[in-house]
Amino acid sequence: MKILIVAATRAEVSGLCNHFTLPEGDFAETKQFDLLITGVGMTATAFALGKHLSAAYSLVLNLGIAGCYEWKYPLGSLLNITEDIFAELGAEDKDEFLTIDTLGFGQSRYIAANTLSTTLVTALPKVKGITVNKVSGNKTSIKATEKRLQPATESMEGAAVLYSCEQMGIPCLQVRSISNYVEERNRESWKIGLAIKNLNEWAIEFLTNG
Ligand SMILES: O=C(O)c1cccc(C(=O)CC[C@H]2O[C@@H](n3cnc4c(=O)[nH]cnc43)[C@H](O)[C@@H]2O)c1
Repeated sequence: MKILIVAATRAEVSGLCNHFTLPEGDFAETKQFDLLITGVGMTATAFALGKHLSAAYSLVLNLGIAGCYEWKYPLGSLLNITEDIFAELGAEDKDEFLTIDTLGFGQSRYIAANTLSTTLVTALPKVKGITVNKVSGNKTSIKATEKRLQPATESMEGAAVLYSCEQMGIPCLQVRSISNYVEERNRESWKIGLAIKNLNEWAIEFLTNG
């Protein structure tokens, strides 16, 4: 069965697209894997997966860049995000946050379930991520998020991918490369090029040698 690679933007998987000479467009098929470019954010991701995810896939590989809350990981580091949380899904109750779970309307935390055991995968640090609608860039809200959820990473799609895979019962692996630290907005310090380069080298190796 095939792997479905899911990325928000084509730029994030540009090296992989060049290496395997994939055609332009948001959905590309090869013998070994398909590539789905969803667009940025949870809604675009869930909609794209709703259209394309099927039992034909044995694994969903979510690739992308991410912000990092833990300064021990250098920019460009690759992380295996094994747990991901819809961070803003719930209700504010003055200074408290009530999760969707507490409200009784759903689930905010999802696990990337898979049985992959190759060195390429096991060598990556396993971390907890959160998924947000807006990139964090305010000191006060960052502190509150750290206190409430202790995340290592932040993306705009991860939990939506894990949610879709859980709904379909399809194994999932989320690998992200750190492009920036989550701090007061400082776009000049982001290392998107380095993060994308490292991510694509890893992905090409994974798809070539497992
Ligand atoms: O500016 C560029 O050259 C560029 C090239 C490729 C991708 C981008 C993006 O901005 C991708 C958006 C993507 O990045 C994730 N991301 C990265 N850092 C964070 C963060 O601190 N908080 C939340 N999300 C982050 C996110 O998943 C977006 O989909 C730019």
